[in-house]
Amino acid sequence: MALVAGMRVGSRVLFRPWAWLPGAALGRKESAARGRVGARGFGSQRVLVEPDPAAGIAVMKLKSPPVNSLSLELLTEFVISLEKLENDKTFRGIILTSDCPGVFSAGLDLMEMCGKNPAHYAEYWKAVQELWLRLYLSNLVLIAAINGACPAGGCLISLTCDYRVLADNPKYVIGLNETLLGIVAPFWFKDTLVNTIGHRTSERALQLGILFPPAEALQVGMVDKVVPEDQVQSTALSVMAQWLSIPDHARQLTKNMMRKATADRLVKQRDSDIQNFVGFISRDSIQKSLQVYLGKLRQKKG
Ligand SMILES: CC/C=C\C/C=C\CCC/C=C/CC(=O)SCCNC(=O)CCNC(=O)[C@H](O)C(C)(C)COP(=O)(O)OP(=O)(O)OC[C@H]1O[C@@H](n2cnc3c(N)ncnc32)[C@H](O)[C@@H]1OP(=O)(O)O
Repeated sequence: MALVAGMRVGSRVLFRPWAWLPGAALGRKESAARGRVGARGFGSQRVLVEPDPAAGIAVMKLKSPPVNSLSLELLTEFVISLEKLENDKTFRGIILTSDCPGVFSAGLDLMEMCGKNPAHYAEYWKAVQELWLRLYLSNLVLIAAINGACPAGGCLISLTCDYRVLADNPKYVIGLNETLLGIVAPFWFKDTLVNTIGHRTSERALQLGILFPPAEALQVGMVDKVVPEDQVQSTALSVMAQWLSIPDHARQLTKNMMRKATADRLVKQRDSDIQNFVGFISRDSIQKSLQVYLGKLRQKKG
């Protein structure tokens, strides 16, 4: 069975994020995802969407306490919410932020990558790929309002956005710290970082697993603006206004021109990337490293 849940229409591949959900739910989820968003807002248990149709934007808040780790459920709900906004012509931009105090997202959910079977790892990785592709190639303007710590997969999500505003708090570090866990950021994580901060800075940041505090994140170009915590949202809104002043078609074609080759690299090898992940994460040595890391996270409290 093909692992890629996509359908080709002309030259465009339409991804169906729910295609990997358990069978019975498919029809209902699909029809729900096709509906218009309107002004009332919608959301799910883990993704809150606050639409402002008059402004053509929506604020999307991740709310999977305590740390917005990217569980399969959160990934699924995230993609469905994105799809809804993408399909509604009212919306031209999304501000992506967190509803969990002090954390934007703790990245991939370590529990999804520990002690599970290969089929689970494959399903999980496919969902991670899906979210990245959706975000990276989104036609909407995406602004990350980073109001908390932003390691690994959390950083990756912010890097798919068109602009990043980070709250000025020394605890709000950002970066791809995979090596600190004894794991390796896949090529498309690396490509996303290189496209943002350049090759040499990425090489150092990735090998050392650097989590940059705000001033350094700004200096290396990991974020575009650092502002006091209480100004993150208002800054994101004014940046959004600037981006929306550009005609959509010209901006979208330019974004696609800049990003398509990077996305295509994954699209062309999704299945082998899944197999690589499953093989890598199933290794005893990797499982042990992740368990040790989880243990350290838990010990930190006690
Ligand atoms: C050849 C190669 C081929 C293929 C390779 C393929 C793939 C491998 C690469 C896979 C990529 C992975 C990318 C990732 O995203 S991995 C996740 C990395 N994340 C982190 O390192 C962040 C860890 N968390 C923290 O640093 C802190 O929690 C944080 C700063 C975010 C918040 O700190 P705070 O003090 O507010 O909270 P904590 O007390 O630490 O945490 C609360 C509880 O949440 C649990 N937790 C935290 N993070 C995670 C997580 N990512 N997944 C699951 N659970 C998490 C933490 O353990 C606490 O739990 P309890 O103790 O309350 O049970």
